[in-house]
Amino acid sequence: MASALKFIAIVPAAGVGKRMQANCPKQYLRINNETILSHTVMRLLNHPLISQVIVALGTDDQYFAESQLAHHKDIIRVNGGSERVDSVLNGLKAVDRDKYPWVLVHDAARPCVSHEDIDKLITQCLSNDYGGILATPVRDTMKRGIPSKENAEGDSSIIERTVEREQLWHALTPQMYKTDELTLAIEKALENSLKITDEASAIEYANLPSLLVSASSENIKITHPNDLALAEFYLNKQTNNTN
Ligand SMILES: Nc1ccn([C@@H]2O[C@H](COP(=O)(O)OP(=O)(O)OP(=O)(O)O)[C@@H](O)[C@H]2O)c(=O)n1
Ligand SMILES: C[C@](O)(CO)[C@H](O)COP(=O)(O)O
Repeated sequence: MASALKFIAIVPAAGVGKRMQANCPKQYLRINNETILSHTVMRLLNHPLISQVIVALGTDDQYFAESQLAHHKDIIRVNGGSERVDSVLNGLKAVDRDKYPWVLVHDAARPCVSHEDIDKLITQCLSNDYGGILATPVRDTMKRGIPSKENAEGDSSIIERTVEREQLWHALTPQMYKTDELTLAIEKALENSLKITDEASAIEYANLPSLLVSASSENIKITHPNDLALAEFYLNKQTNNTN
């Protein structure tokens, strides 16, 4: 795809990775001797249309300074916040709006995103002139559960009902929006104490349109311990496919 535009990406990377149960924040776990953060950031910077990456890091992050990323001319470091949305907002405040009218926000914990899917997202957002997200349709029958007293100590529930899965999607990242629109939408959502777990939630709250761009389910978010081996499998598969 040809585009005179260049893009900036914001990578929220200030989480602690509680669900990963590791001895360091999950973005600093290694696959093939590279940190997950490095895989993700370099995957973005190696895309021909992405010229800079803003990483939002924990204020007590003790890993980044020692990494090669710290010396990269196209990586800007900002402080993360208490929630992912706060980290993203701090990143947005560091964007040069004249240079970057659009921004892509991508989880540090998603190193397997493909350039093909990033191309699809950019192409479809530019041609519609509004933002959107990479997403993958759900494949299983979906249930809504209710906690059950009998299973209170366990992690199971009782089925309340089946949820219609037609047009039900897993939201992935990157999520791409006009920089000013996304900034205002997030600020408005936070002013109204809305729980925001992705950029699209704020855009929806602002009654702005969003695309769902169908993407590979390989773009997993490393969240639980068994996700690490799966991410390594996908990264190695992608490397073999490009060699
Ligand atoms: N205050 C926060 C919380 C999360 N993130 C980032 O948002 C992304 C997605 O969040 P998640 O997968 O939930 O990461 P963690 O919050 O680290 O995981 P957990 O909820 O298990 O602690 C991650 O790259 C994480 O580093 C962030 O920048 N700032
Ligand atoms: C942004 C995201 O990855 C889209 O699915 C997801 O909302 C992040 O949620 P988390 O709880 O911060 O992992």
